[in-house]
Amino acid sequence: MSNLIEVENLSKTFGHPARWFNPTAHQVRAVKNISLQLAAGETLAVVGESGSGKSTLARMLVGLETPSAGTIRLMGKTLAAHRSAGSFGRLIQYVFQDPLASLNPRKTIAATLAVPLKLLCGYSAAQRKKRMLELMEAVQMPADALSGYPHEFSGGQAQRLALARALAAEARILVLDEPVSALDVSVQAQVLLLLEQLKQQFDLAYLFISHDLAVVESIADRVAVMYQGELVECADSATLFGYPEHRYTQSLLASAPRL
Ligand SMILES: Nc1ncnc2c1ncn2[C@@H]1O[C@H](COP(=O)(O)OP(=O)(O)OP(=O)(O)O)[C@@H](O)[C@H]1O
Repeated sequence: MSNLIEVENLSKTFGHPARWFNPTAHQVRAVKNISLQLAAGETLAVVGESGSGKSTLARMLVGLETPSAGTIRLMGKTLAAHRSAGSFGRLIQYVFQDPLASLNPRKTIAATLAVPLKLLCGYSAAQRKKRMLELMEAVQMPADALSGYPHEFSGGQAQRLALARALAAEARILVLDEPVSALDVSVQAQVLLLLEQLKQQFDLAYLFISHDLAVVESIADRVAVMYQGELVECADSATLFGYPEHRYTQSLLASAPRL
């Protein structure tokens, strides 16, 4: 399998030296020297306690944060440190925990989907309409959802529509940041099933951030464990859950309810 993402020695430090006599004051080393790969067709989960740097890592991959050091290679193209990944545009898309963060509250779903279809894919009005109907079918929503506004939908429906927006850009990689943790358990299961179907249908790879180990065990091919900004362990899912090596991974698994 070829790698879609290759991250080498990636770091992110937030904040500025507060005073000349204490240059490290108010600095947070959110991500420390992380290297990892995401292969085509793979679901790589990133787990770790709150504040371990999961979202910062994900945000750097999609260009929402600029790395302090290290490199990101996305489908063979290198992005140097100190530059944002924004130029990767459509290849990699971020799906937020709160689907309403991906959907403009003042626009209909059709108007929101039209933006990437027009600007990133260059589709004509007729092509856009056809593609929107295909996307609604893919995320199992009725066609008339296109004329609705985000607040008219339930959390699970809104997350389906947020996935349609990510797919409208013809992404190959979705960065899913706690995509089901705001949903009821039964709705979670439906959205996880949909994610599996979309992965096959659109030949996607997922970077799946979650603190819910039961969800991770059910969906991930490999699992990366972060602790205080460092990647302490990365292994295929069965190995990590069956034979965790690092002491932190062992305590994380011991403290979590299992399926
Ligand atoms: N914009 C920012 N400015 C300053 N510090 C930040 C910023 N974003 C994150 N941090 C800090 O970086 C560290 C890592 O945060 P991050 O959100 O990446 O962790 P996380 O593992 O995703 O946590 P959670 O599961 O709670 O979302 C934390 O100490 C956080 O306070």
